[in-house]
Amino acid sequence: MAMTRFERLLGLLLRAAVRVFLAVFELFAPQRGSAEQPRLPPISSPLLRVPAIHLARQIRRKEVTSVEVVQAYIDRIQEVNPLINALVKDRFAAALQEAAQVDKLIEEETGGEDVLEDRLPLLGVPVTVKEAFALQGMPNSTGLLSRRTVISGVDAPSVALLKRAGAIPLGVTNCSELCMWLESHNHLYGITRNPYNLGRIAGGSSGGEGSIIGSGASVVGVGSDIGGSIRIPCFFNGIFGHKPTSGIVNNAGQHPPPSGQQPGFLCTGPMCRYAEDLMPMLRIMAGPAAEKLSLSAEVDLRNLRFFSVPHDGGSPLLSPVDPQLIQAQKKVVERLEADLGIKVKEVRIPQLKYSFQIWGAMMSSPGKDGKSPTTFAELMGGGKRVWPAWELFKCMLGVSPHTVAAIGLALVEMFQSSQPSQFILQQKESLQRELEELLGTDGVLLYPSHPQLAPKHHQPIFTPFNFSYTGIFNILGLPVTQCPLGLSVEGLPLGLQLVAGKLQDRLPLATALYLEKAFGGWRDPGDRAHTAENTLNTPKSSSNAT
Ligand SMILES: CCCCCCCC/C=C\CCCCCCCC(N)=O
Repeated sequence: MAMTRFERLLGLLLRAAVRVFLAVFELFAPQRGSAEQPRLPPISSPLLRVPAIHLARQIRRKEVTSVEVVQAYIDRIQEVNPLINALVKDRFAAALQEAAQVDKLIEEETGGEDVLEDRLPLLGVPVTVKEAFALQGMPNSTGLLSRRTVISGVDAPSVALLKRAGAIPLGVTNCSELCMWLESHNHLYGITRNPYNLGRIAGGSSGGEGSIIGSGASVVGVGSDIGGSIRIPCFFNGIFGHKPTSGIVNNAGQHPPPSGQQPGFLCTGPMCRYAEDLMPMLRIMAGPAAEKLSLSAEVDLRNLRFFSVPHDGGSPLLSPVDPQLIQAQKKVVERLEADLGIKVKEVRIPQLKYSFQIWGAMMSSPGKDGKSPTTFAELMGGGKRVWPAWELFKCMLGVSPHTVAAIGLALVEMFQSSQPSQFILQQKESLQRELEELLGTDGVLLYPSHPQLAPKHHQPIFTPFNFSYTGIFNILGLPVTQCPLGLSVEGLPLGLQLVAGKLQDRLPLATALYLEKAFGGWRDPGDRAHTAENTLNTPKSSSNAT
């Protein structure tokens, strides 16, 4: 399915227009580059370098107390949060009290370590939660000024399961307005910054989680993803994230609630600094549904079939994939082939070029009951539709309660048809068939997490469609793990998506564990040695150079 001349011309024109906009943006951007940005201090406490499941074991064995672990995380949050603005409401006093109760319980437990591990696998371990989820006693505004007084009375089911496993929430983290943008910015809490470069975005919509975990101030967290909101911030902040197979983790208790066909696309999942924590987090968050995933079945990577797709085939709406990301993906292919003695097959999937159109069409389609999804303008108005043009006018005067991105989305929505074109539906069906056949029960696909490295603040306004690299897998319902792959020349995280067939979540999770060993996984953003190391062997980005 080669591109027509018209599509090629359209692509050239669009890219030229984006370049002009970006050049103007560069001139006026408040952040002039990494040299002027303050940097995060390096991590000093060794407790902050331990995966959650090992922390839990050390706490159970009384090698460390839960109070010590929780205090170490509180100290780190207090050190970095003024720089990154990721945690928007804390519950430190309650967390320390809960940690003291955990230490007492362990002191008094007579059944032995195994009993505690079975019943309370995360006992005493701190977690953070995206503010869009209900966490009892914490705000649940999803960045909407009009919801600033909403306080959760109960926990969302996924949060309740983590608490029941013994985890101790430290507070809630920032997100984009109504969870529908690539940057975590709203007029209630402000803008969240990237720990690797404060002038760059932390991603969205779970950007507060990405940034707090990436900066070493949380070890595991809860995110949600309907277009990439777990994977994009995990990629930009150099951590691991898993979007489970659709329907596995309960999505209830988050705002906004999905409508139309969206419940089938929204996924709740774990965001983690260490690959080892992904599977236990998923097992806990999925509850009884985890059984469908056979997570305990052993995975031998040598028996898997790997495929590599280097880009989406050239949609004119999206940025080309950054050369450093292409090179990182090639290195993964080389390592897999050398270490496992397998052949990774490079494939081209032409339908991926229509990822944005497919995502947009499916997100606005009516549900099985024939009802159309709630419009974004209605969600912005808390049930009463806002008028986007009026909000835009207010925004120009600096008096709108909404962000430019949210207003832009509401404007675009006005021109979107609720009847998707037959051509796009056919592309979706054939893509679904092709990928399911390709991946079966033993295939893993390598695909870029995003075409660009973490952009400067507000830049996604010029490149809004780039999220389609992640969004397409929400529509297809496939499990995807975002895996960090070290840092770029500029010191920004590199990464990759690992995609598998439905219910085969254990395959990308096992591959992420291997890649963490091979490529070093998460890096401390305060440790400058990493950047120097990377400068020696990686070409500079074309699209993101500062
Ligand atoms: C200010 C310009 C706005 C232009 C809007 C162009 C349309 C782009 C459409 C959708 C962007 C949605 C981004 C979704 C990011 C992740 C969402 C999620 N919760 O998973």
